[in-house]
Amino acid sequence: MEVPERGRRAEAPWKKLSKEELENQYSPSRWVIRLGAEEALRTYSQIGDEATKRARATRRNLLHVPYGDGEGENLDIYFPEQVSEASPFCVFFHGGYWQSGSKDTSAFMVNPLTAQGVAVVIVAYDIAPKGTLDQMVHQATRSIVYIQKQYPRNEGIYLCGHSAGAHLAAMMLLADWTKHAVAPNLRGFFLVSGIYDLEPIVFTSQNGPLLMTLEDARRNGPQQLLEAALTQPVDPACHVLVIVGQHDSPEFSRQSREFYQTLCRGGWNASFEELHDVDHFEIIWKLTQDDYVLTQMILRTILQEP
Ligand SMILES: Nc1ccccc1C(=O)C[C@H](N)C(=O)O
Repeated sequence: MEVPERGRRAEAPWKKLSKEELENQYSPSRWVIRLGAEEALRTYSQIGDEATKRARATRRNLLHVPYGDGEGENLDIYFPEQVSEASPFCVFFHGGYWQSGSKDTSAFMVNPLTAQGVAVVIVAYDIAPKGTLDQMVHQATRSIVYIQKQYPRNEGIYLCGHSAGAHLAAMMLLADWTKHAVAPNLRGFFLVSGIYDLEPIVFTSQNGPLLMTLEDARRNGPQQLLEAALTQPVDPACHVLVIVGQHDSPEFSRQSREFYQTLCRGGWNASFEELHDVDHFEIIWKLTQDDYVLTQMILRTILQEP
């Protein structure tokens, strides 16, 4: 495999893996420990579906709000009880390898967060094969610009993403907001079990619907972009939490650690957490619970409690 080296990085460890092992490392459902692979994926959708139904039934909301002209460019907003234009906003990008998942089954954290005064936005984007990586990144950018324009008095916009959604959220660290009419009031990032280097994905079956070339992968790789970036963090107070599950695969774990280290080298206010005893799916579906460690971490950051 002829892939030129970049910057200071030594040979990427994933390049030493066999095709089978690479496939294995990038198949999150093969690493779950309490359920079978199929059952874990089913439970994840089911909990997401139930959480969304509950959120829609119990919280004031605006559903399917367009942030662009495209059919798939819309989002759901869930409000805290005391509706206020000045709430903090937590904007969530769902996972599913950029080819599955939907805003309509991803309102995991809505009830616990809105109960504490945080508005939650769940963003839809055009998954593959309809959308390309470039389009999804552009849609993520526009969804955030929309929230800032609509709620200019917000007390901060916090981005949260899971898996492929953490990739989209991480790309926002590198977005050029000067191309848009407003700069969003970004105060924090919660990057959960994410993928930051897309190159290995090109060599797995996950690339079937994505049709990513190595060039696409590099252009949309926050790891590569951050390594090459000369830009400084816009706001030093903006906190970036990189979070991975104890039972995520070693490759997912390595990606999170390396991205965190690159953030630190770039002067970002970053921290890293490996969450005890959770897998790739539990790590996000447990956000339906008020007392879950990650729910508490997100709330402490947004509410600026020590
Ligand atoms: N549905 C998901 C939702 C979130 C994150 C990953 C997935 C996956 O499907 C991953 C992959 N297809 C797997 O079987 O592990």
